Amino acid sequence: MSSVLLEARNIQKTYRKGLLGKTHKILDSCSFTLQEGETLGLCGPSGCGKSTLGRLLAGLEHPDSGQIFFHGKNIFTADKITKKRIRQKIQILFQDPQGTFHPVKKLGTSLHRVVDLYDLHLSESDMTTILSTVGLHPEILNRYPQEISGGQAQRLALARILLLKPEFIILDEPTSGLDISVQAQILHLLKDLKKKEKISYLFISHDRNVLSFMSDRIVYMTDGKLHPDENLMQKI
Ligand SMILES: Nc1ncnc2c1ncn2[C@@H]1O[C@H](COP(=O)(O)OP(=O)(O)OP(=O)(O)O)[C@@H](O)[C@H]1O
Repeated sequence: MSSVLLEARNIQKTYRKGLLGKTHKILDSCSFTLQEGETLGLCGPSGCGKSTLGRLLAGLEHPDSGQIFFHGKNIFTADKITKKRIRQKIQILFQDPQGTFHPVKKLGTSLHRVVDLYDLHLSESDMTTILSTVGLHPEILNRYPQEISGGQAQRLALARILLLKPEFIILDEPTSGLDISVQAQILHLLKDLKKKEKISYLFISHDRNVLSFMSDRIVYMTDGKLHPDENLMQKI
């Protein structure tokens, strides 16, 4: 029987346009739960707040109010050690990861940086195994970000996440910038990983076919809230 991995309760998030500009409520009493091993698909019109929700779940930004629980622990108010562990277990994969690698350092440096950040003990053979899981040869670690393709960058960003043994990954339009065959390879890779490693996903996408292929359940965001109603899918 699966159990709840993550719960978001009544999340509110407002942005201000400029220092003195008007406030704009993006998320309004946004709530949902995610089971262990589940993939929740998230769609909704451009600018409705999908990526904002993703960043909040990843702990990159704070909500104005509301709580996010991971294994029952509040991700914002937990003690320092628990927070660091949660930060390790919840990861986010962006649409264009190339910019997340250090521009003038070899890619290996960017990968080893997360290993150091979380004090992980990882041998070279562990690194090779993870790279091979995402279909890459260790030679890529000697290259610079501008020397790899979009598909390779996405695989490498995924490898960097896998080094951390994540339990939950927010996939924010992870294949939108890729051509169709590379897109299919990455989607299959993500599905395989989910099965093997029992990872849960929040999959953000505008693409209905991709969402149906990847998700156990799909929710639609509108007016800052999530709606499970399948009819709303017609609006994508
Ligand atoms: N740091 C910020 N400061 C001010 N406004 C922001 C900030 N980040 C996002 N916004 C605004 O919040 C709204 C929601 O943005 P968000 O990127 O979450 O939407 P989205 O649903 O992911 O859009 P898309 O589907 O186009 O990627 C937008 O109006 C955006 O301009």
